[in-house]
Amino acid sequence: MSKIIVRGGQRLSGTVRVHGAKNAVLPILAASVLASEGESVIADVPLLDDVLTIREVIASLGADVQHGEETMTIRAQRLTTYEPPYEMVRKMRASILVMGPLLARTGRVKISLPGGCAIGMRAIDQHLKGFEAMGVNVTLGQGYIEAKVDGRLKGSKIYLDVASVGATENIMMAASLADGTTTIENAAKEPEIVDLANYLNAMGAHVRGAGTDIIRIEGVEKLRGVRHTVIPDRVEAGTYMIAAAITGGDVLIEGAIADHLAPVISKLQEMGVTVHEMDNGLHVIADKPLKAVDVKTLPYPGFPTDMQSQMMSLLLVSDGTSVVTETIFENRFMHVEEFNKMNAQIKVDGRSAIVNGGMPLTGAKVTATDLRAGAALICAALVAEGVSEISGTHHIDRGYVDIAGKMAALGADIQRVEATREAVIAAAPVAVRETVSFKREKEVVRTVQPTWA
Ligand SMILES: CC(=O)N[C@H]1[C@@H](OP(=O)(O)OP(=O)(O)OC[C@H]2O[C@@H](n3ccc(=O)[nH]c3=O)[C@H](O)[C@@H]2O)O[C@H](CO)[C@@H](O)[C@@H]1O
Ligand SMILES: C=C(OP(=O)(O)O)C(=O)O
Repeated sequence: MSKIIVRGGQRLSGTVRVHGAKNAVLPILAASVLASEGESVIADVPLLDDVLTIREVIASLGADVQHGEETMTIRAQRLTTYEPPYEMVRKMRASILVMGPLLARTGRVKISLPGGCAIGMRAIDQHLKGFEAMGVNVTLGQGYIEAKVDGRLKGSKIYLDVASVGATENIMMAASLADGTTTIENAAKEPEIVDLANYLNAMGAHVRGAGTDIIRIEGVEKLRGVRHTVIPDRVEAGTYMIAAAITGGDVLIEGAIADHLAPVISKLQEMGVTVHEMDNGLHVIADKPLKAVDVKTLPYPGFPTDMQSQMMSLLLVSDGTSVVTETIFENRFMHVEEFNKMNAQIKVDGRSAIVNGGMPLTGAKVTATDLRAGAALICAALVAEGVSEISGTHHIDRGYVDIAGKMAALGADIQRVEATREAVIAAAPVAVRETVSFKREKEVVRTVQPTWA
């Protein structure tokens, strides 16, 4: 188990490059198995744990997958199974995104239920409802979903009761090879859905309306592999915007797309942060005291739930009281308890959290309870007095490429400590640990075990 150790108080400045979007690359890699001809070369693939998991999942289906530095090449002419292994599927909820492509290619799928996760129940009824409307027989039992269609999937009209991102993607992928036209009403509109539609269309699909709440997909006989570059990660970009703002910093977030981040930019501007749209990204300057604002998460183009905890970290250092309302996931306030360990004053009342801003934050030992909560704790630690230790880094590794390295390059006093290194810190005499400065402490540790450097 590793930890991220931060000593607060450094102002961030400089340039940070945004990687390809986790939430775009996962469905795109799942969609790559729709191609019965040619090869797909996917560029700007971030090296994340979730990406490694989806790579294993599609390879387990029989696809040939070659992973370059930031590219992935997939040939899926022959699929050898319709049953991705349980051990891989259970690692990541997004594994469910192979359902649509498998049904379209093989007419069958057997996959373990992804289950609820820490941030909420995360039902998949809308995915299944969509497949059933396309002629699929779905049975559930012993923790598995078995789905089968006789012949080709049939185009259908599907109204989603909730504008689910995953259900929209799964149905869009399945419908691309269906017989006839599928209409998804109340479709999700996230930029990652548009990116998936662009990839599918380049493969030969006919997807129209992605990015609006009605998507029409005219099924085609077959799809072929193509080259596609993944969009930049708006949540990673937003996280660095918060990190810049919380430290009173001046940071260029290279690759960030303003349109994808409109609600985040608006809220930061309301708070008193300057955000300039540049040709190559977003320039964030925080040189004024921050004002409290209320925030409510909503489906795109509303404020993203994946930025809620990071935004809350910024509200902790603003003047006044803010109300943060989470409407997407029913259990996405677990970071509140961790923030409160850092001297924050937040009370949860149902789906809202009341944040009493302006309390001086103090370093503490805290745990990342999910991916974005981990990033938010790092943001808070950047301004906390003293040292914070953030554990639960496996969550953070699902969605951030080298967050400690990127923050350090901007001037943060942050390092990742692997278990063995930690054990040495813990074993060091308390007097030594208390008297050396944080930077010196790193040197002491490195002297003890130089191979960690
Ligand atoms: C890999 C990926 O892209 N993950 C993103 C995706 O997750 P994901 O696709 O899982 O999120 P959904 O949009 O499906 O879920 C939104 C809400 O709808 C509910 N729901 C969903 C499907 C369903 O069949 N029935 C149902 O009731 C969920 O429980 C949740 O409360 O969108 C979320 C919402 O923007 C983001 O937080 C995730 O980062
Ligand atoms: C909730 C998230 O991802 P996932 O849907 O993969 O769990 C996220 O990216 O914040």
